[in-house]
Amino acid sequence: MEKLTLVKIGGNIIDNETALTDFLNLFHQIQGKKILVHGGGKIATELSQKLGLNPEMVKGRRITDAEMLKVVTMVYAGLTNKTIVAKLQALKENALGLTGADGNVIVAEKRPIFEVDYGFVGDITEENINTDFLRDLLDRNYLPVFSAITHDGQGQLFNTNADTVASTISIALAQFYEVDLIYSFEKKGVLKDINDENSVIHSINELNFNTFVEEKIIADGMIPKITNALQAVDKGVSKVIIKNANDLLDAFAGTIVTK
Ligand SMILES: Nc1ncnc2c1ncn2[C@@H]1O[C@H](COP(=O)(O)OP(=O)(O)O)[C@@H](O)[C@H]1O
Ligand SMILES: CC(=O)N[C@@H](CCC(=O)OP(=O)(O)O)C(=O)O
Repeated sequence: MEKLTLVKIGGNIIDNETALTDFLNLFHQIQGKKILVHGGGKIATELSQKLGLNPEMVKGRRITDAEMLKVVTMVYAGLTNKTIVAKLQALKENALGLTGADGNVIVAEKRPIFEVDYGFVGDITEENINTDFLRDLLDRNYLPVFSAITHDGQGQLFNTNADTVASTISIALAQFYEVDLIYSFEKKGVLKDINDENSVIHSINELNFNTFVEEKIIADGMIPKITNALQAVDKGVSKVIIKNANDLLDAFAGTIVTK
């Protein structure tokens, strides 16, 4: 099977012009078919505070009311996505910015209300990824660049965790390509001690993940990231790695997620 590399880049890198440029230069060097998914949570949090809103995250996901949905759509699908697309175009990559609504590529459902009502947060599954459209783009040498905005097909936009967008697209495409999924962010990997960059946990599986969560070693946005990573390895994605954006091309860096 042909190889496909899907990279997710986190909000703390995108928020930093130099870090973003350095990352994109490395990403440009990855050979073969590739897809980029980006976050932007940090920028959305800062802008929403400036606008007088009260951003709130629960278990790594944003409570998204109607006003917050406007902000995240402007930040993720607008400024962030177009900045990245323009920078990739400058590297002669034929980047094409997408939300789930464009080409009907990702259809979401409102996250069900259990303990928490997340508002306009959309859950997605691999069955609702338009793989025909994506394969067509890849065959035409476009580089799809996804923001974390999806839709329900009835005119409603949703905010979807960017790590979930990355894993769900990877799973959907795993029947057509040998997919490597790389979560790149500002730390060296999943850390045993969040303040010690030399404490990288080299391998995570379901068993030690649950223990690390109980011990509060893994917390916040790292919980949905690893939950998504575990789903990806379980559903046919060849390799899943969580690593520093500077180490993108280093095959030995970071935390590998296994069954
Ligand atoms: N054990 C851990 N190792 C590394 N990061 C962790 C850990 N536990 C919690 N985190 C937090 O998870 C964050 C990454 O998740 P998230 O905020 O969603 O970022 P991203 O934008 O990269 O997806 C890190 O910035 C860190 O603050
Ligand atoms: C529902 C939900 O939580 N959506 C995320 C989407 C952006 C994101 O995931 O950004 P990072 O990868 O930079 O964290 C949010 O609004 O923060």
